[in-house]
Amino acid sequence: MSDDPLRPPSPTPAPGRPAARTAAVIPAAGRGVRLGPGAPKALRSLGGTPMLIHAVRAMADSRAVSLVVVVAPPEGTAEVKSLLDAHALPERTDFLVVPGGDSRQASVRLGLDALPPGYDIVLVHDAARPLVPVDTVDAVIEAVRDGAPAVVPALPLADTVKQVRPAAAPGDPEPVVATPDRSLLRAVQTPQGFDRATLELAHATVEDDVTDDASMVEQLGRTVVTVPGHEEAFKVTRPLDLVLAEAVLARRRLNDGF
Ligand SMILES: Nc1ccn([C@@H]2O[C@H](COP(=O)(O)OP(=O)(O)OP(=O)(O)O)[C@@H](O)[C@H]2O)c(=O)n1
Ligand SMILES: C[C@](O)(CO)[C@H](O)COP(=O)(O)O
Repeated sequence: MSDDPLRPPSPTPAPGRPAARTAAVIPAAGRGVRLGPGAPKALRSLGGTPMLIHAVRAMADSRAVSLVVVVAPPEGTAEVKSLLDAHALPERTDFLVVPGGDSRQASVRLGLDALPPGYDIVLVHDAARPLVPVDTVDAVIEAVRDGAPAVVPALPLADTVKQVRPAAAPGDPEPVVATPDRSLLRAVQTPQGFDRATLELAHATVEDDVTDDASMVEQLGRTVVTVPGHEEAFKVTRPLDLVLAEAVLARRRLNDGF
């Protein structure tokens, strides 16, 4: 899978342009409260392998990614290091493990702080999106290489979305105040890709709590662009997502003949 000799190097730099080196930061320090009791979400099994290892492979499968920084649960850094040692991963990729923080944003910042010089493109990818296809990863990198300071994989919405006013009291109905035009809304995924200087500036400047890195870049007034997302890049958040992830993995294994 990861070192398929038939797969062309990906993505290829434009002629005459040296390839910028790309690193991936994987925030994996969340507890997974919405998934229910158990080990930290990134360490839970998906098809017999920790979810984090799937996410690490998804990044390392892109030949453009030469460093993966895993931001681990603070009490789990030793366990994460042993997991990385125990699983077959591409030899061309280097790995670093650092302890995470109290929020996703804090964990990403700690991962960025650990990045050595020499990597000009940074992907930020949730450990909780273990099944993102490599083509999506490569499309994000390609768009950053083409000059976008920030890139997000995005999908149109399948549901109609309502904006509500908070309920007056717990248990009361939430009044609907608007129905935004769905054709202009997108659900965004990871990996999100950045020109490193832009992402570092965003993390050094923006103090608001946000749910993704691209919104910090938006707050700087810089352009964020989309590339097509993929339905298999969904986030494992609730128990039903894990059922779907197991099914997607089983289908892949069947298609790959093992
Ligand atoms: N303090 C935190 C919180 C989240 N994350 C990571 O951010 C990604 C997206 O977060 P989410 O899916 O919300 O994970 P959890 O925070 O673990 O989920 P929950 O809110 O249900 O506890 C995950 O890979 C998670 O490990 C992190 O590195 N550090
Ligand atoms: C970054 C993200 O996965 C993009 O959709 C999402 O915002 C993470 O949100 P969470 O609440 O931390 O799961």
